[in-house]
Amino acid sequence: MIQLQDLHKHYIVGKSEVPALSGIHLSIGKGEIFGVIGHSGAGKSTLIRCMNLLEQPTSGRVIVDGVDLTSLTARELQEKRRRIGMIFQHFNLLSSATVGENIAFPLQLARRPKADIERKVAELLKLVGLEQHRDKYPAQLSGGQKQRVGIARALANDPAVLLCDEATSALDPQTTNSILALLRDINRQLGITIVLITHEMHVIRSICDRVAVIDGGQIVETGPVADVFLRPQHPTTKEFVEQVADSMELQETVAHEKAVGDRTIVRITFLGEQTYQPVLFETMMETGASFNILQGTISRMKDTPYGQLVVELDGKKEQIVNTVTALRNRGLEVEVI
Ligand SMILES: Nc1ncnc2c1ncn2[C@@H]1O[C@H](COP(=O)(O)OP(=O)(O)OP(=O)(O)O)[C@@H](O)[C@H]1O
Repeated sequence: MIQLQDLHKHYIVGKSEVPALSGIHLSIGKGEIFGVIGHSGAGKSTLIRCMNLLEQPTSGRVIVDGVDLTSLTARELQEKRRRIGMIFQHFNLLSSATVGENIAFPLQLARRPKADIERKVAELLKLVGLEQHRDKYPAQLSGGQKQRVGIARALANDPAVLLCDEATSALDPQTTNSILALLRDINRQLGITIVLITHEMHVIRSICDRVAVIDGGQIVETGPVADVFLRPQHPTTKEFVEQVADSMELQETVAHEKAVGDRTIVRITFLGEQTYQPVLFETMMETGASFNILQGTISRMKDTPYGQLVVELDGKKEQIVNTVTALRNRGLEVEVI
């Protein structure tokens, strides 16, 4: 659905060039939820704004649905952009227009008949759960409700792609989750390809199928979310994964246990059905080692359940080595920490 080929972008500031993107290659499939994660200044906003040419790349190609956007005339680009919706961190709503008018705006620009606009606005209000708020102004809404208006407006012209520029960064955790759930429903119901940028691994883990990690204007790692989560390669990816992995309490416990003596502490990650099976207990029965749970969590990676247990293994050296091998042979990720 979206291909970025050797994309470069630098900004001109005075007489100097500020590099923002350096040789980006990305391919995003139809119907995917694709996340791009990076620290501040890594180039995320520039990247997503290049996907609808809000930002003109310095060189490279941006192909959306088979069309190279960089080759279009201004008029053709305007037409094509109707098929690419976008939502923003600070919502960008018209403050002097009601919720209904904000959603109707792109339909009016597309010169749709009045009856069509009425019908579509009602449909979109229902989709985002704001039927009761049609005549309110943005100032009368909460952050989450404003973002719902932003989403409805972005969907007005039935786009094939929805770009989300830090769409939940201004929201509290609970509201973030409700907006992410809405995006996931929209992706399922309407089959829209969603690209989102964020600096929060939690967002990636909740709804994305694949993720790219951007650092210094380059993609340093990309892959299915579960792979990147379980086997992060690049130091920046590892940092992001740690954001959602270990609590301070765990780090303190591990440090304390290690200080007390020569302890083997492992982090075991379960994915999918294994999450609910007594794999650990069965393995210990085989090897004769025993374990002491230091921390455990069960969560979800989009639709896949996953669990992490941090345990201290106890037994003879050979039993411990056998246990780690046996767990790995059962397909579990085991990291000795
Ligand atoms: N309009 C601009 N003029 C000059 N430099 C810019 C401009 N916009 C971005 N930059 C620079 O380009 C680089 C990438 O910026 P970008 O905003 O894309 O990063 P980001 O990952 O989205 O960061 P943040 O999360 O802080 O928004 C940074 O060095 C930034 O200072």
